Amino acid sequence: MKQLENIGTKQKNINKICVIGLGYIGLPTASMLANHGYYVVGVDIDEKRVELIKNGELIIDEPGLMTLVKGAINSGNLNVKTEPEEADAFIICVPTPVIHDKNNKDNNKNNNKDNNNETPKCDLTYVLSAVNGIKPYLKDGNLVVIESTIPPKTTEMIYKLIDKNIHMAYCPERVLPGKILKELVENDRIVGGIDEESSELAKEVYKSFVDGDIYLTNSTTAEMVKLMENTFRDVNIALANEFAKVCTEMKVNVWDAINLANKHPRVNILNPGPGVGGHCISIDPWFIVEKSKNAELIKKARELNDNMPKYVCNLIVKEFKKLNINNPKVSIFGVTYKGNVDDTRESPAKKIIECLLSNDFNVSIYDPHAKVFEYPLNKLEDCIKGSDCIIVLTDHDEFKNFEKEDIYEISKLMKHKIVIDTKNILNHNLWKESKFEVKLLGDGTTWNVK
Ligand SMILES: NC(=O)C1=CN([C@@H]2O[C@H](COP(=O)(O)OP(=O)(O)OC[C@H]3O[C@@H](n4cnc5c(N)ncnc54)[C@H](O)[C@@H]3O)[C@@H](O)[C@H]2O)C=CC1
Ligand SMILES: CC(=O)N[C@@H]1[C@@H](OP(=O)(O)OP(=O)(O)OC[C@H]2O[C@@H](n3ccc(=O)[nH]c3=O)[C@H](O)[C@@H]2O)O[C@H](C(=O)O)[C@@H](O)[C@@H]1O
Repeated sequence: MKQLENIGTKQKNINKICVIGLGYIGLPTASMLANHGYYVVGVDIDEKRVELIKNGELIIDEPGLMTLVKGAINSGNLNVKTEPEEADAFIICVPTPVIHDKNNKDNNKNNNKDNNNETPKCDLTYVLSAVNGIKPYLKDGNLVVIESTIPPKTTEMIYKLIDKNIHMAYCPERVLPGKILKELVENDRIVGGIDEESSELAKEVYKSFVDGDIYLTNSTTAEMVKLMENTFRDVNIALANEFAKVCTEMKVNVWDAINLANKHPRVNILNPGPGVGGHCISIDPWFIVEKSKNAELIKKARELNDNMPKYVCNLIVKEFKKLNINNPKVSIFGVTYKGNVDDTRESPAKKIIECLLSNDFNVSIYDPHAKVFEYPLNKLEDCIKGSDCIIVLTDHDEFKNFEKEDIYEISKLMKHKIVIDTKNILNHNLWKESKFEVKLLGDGTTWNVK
């Protein structure tokens, strides 16, 4: 790995960039490039999305994004449409979800005895269709960059597939939803070229707006780096979740225990919770598992985190049996995959709701950020009216900031005053003052069940 010298004196090779996919990653990236002097064509197959962006309407709840997009469009440097066109560079930012492919030959080939052939794998359909979409417009010397998260060796595979005299690089995106604009500029970047010239060309593009360092490597290393970062976080959270289960058995408060363990100078355990969601951490580690027969810990951690919603649901079901409340009505607070975002993809809340419904619970939902969800979203009052219990599944600021008066008003509408906090974000003393029984995930002392 080497960090190249500043190549600012070099002649600018790229003036026009086509960004394919205008979602959480593509739209900020296209706008950022447009605001830094490139002429950018933003492309999305979703006509409605393209129209909304053109009209300056908010499609993603991300701080500062709309100002950036409007600035880019008003400058004349960003044009959005549904079809690609000729450009000097193309940046692919389309989704890479997982599919559960029973006939995955790679899995069967790599089969270790636990790696059954239903192990999720990366669905490259969107990436391949984006590549096919730009192929007719590619000219000799063009640069193609993939930002979508992909399994190792995919960039090489696509380079061969394109089979043209082009430059190509994999440049993983590392921004944190909720802080996308800040991290887009400040984070260090990894640029993995198919060859050195490709890396340098891609670096030229990112250097226009990135304040962090830009490290050059090859494409397969860059693919591994991206997956290793998210896997590191997934495994750490799995450990925290396992500690939560153990501490529940031991009648210990895991949050206190983790807090104290983290006082060690070389320990940094993350937080347990109802599960790991989102389009990234909950799926990217599978892209390693699908390609390697040695990814045992990674697979185990993924499974552990994927089973947390079921663990939480079972805990709640058992608790209600013990409390002798039949067909309880529960109010779910928060269904996005994490706090203060609107994204519900792979949200643990969905699995918990499904499980509660299958156990004859009545479920109502309140989420001040979510706009789209598989189940109906209610206003706060409608959600809690006649409810036996509030279950907090997402760490939105709105829940953290409930004041004494808010909690008192909530308590008046409830049938039973029970609140289950799976994120440890509520001010428990305030809730207790309003006569709520507070149960905390990972705190064995607050549960009636064994
Ligand atoms: N959301 C995040 O925080 C991060 C995402 N990533 C990766 O970036 C990639 C994109 O993720 P998001 O932006 O979250 O997805 P997204 O779903 O928000 O946006 C993707 C967009 O691509 C469009 N699209 C799909 N196929 C297309 C095609 N053939 N041509 C043109 N447009 C097409 C979709 O209509 C959609 O608007 C994924 O691989 C993800 O893993 C990486 C780091 C962070
Ligand atoms: C290594 C890393 O920090 N990766 C980031 C991650 O963003 P993402 O929003 O998915 O990560 P997150 O905030 O850890 O949330 C993921 C999930 O994990 C849960 N979570 C998170 C932290 C924690 O201590 N406990 C926990 O249970 C969250 O509630 C959520 O359901 O994945 C992004 C991505 O790759 O898309 C990446 O760009 C981001 O930088």
